[in-house]
Order: sequence, then structure tokens, then C-alpha cells
Amino acid sequence: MRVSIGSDHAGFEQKQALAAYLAEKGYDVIDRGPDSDDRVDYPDFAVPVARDVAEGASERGVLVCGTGIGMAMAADKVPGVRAANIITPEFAELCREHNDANVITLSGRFVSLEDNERILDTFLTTEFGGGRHAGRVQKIMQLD
Ligand SMILES: O=C(CO)[C@H](O)[C@H](O)[C@H](O)COP(=O)(O)O
Repeated sequence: MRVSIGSDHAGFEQKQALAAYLAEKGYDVIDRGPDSDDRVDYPDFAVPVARDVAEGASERGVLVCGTGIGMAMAADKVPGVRAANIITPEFAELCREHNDANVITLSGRFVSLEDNERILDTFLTTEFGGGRHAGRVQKIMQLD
């Protein structure tokens, strides 16, 4: 599976570690930056990752900032993207099963790397449940 990843300065350290973690697990990782922890603006990195997913260059997107909140707001503006800000593995499972989220946004300041690895594992391996959830997700997508 191809996965695009990006961050801002607050998520840079975890982005680097998570990109390496995913590559080690066999994922094809596209790193959309940044390349250092210099202060940057999160929308500038959310949008390239979101566009990768919306345009099919990758199947999933991963974004890390201080909280994940700003990244989710920015990524979700890109038509075709369903971004979820996730801080527990349980929510990671549900955002896939119920919402078919295709971009996950993570907190580099309030969630440990180990916990974000577990969250990411769940996000990348849980299938959409379909059924009663399908029409609901369809209604979201009609808002694009
Ligand atoms: O987008 C955010 C908030 O939802 C992120 O947490 C940012 O990383 C944060 O706002 C950056 O803050 P800083 O004071 O400029 O480091």
C-alpha cells in the first residue's frame, strides 16, 4: 500500500520516525515534508498529502502536527478526503470501519510515538465496514 505522510514542525520528529516505521513494514511511503523542524504552516503540508490521496497517488495519508486538529481541518477541505484526528487505537478502528477515513491526523505533542505506531497500524489494516455506514459516508461525500 502506498501512504503519503507530512507534518509541520511540531510533528516533524514523529513524522520522520513514522515514515521509517512504515517503510520497514513494507509500505511504499511518499514523504511530502518538511525536511527539518524549522517552523512552518501546517496547511502547506496537509494539502499535498490530501491531494495525493484524492488523486490516487496514494491510498492513505498520514499527517502529524501538535494536536492533529489543524491538519484535519486543512486536509478535509480537499474534495475526496475524509480526514480523522485520532488519539486512540479504538478511534482509529472506528474511523476506518464506520467512516472510511482515508487520511489520519496525529498529535506529535500529546501522543507518544509508540501509541501513534499502534494507531497507525490499526488505521492501515482496518477495512471499511460498509452496510449501514455506506450511505452515511456517501452523504458526506456529496457535500464536497
Ligand atoms: O495545527 C495545529 C493545531 O491544531 C498544530 O498543533 C500546530 O502544530 C500548532 O498550532 C503549532 O504551534 P506553534 O506554536 O507554532 O508551534
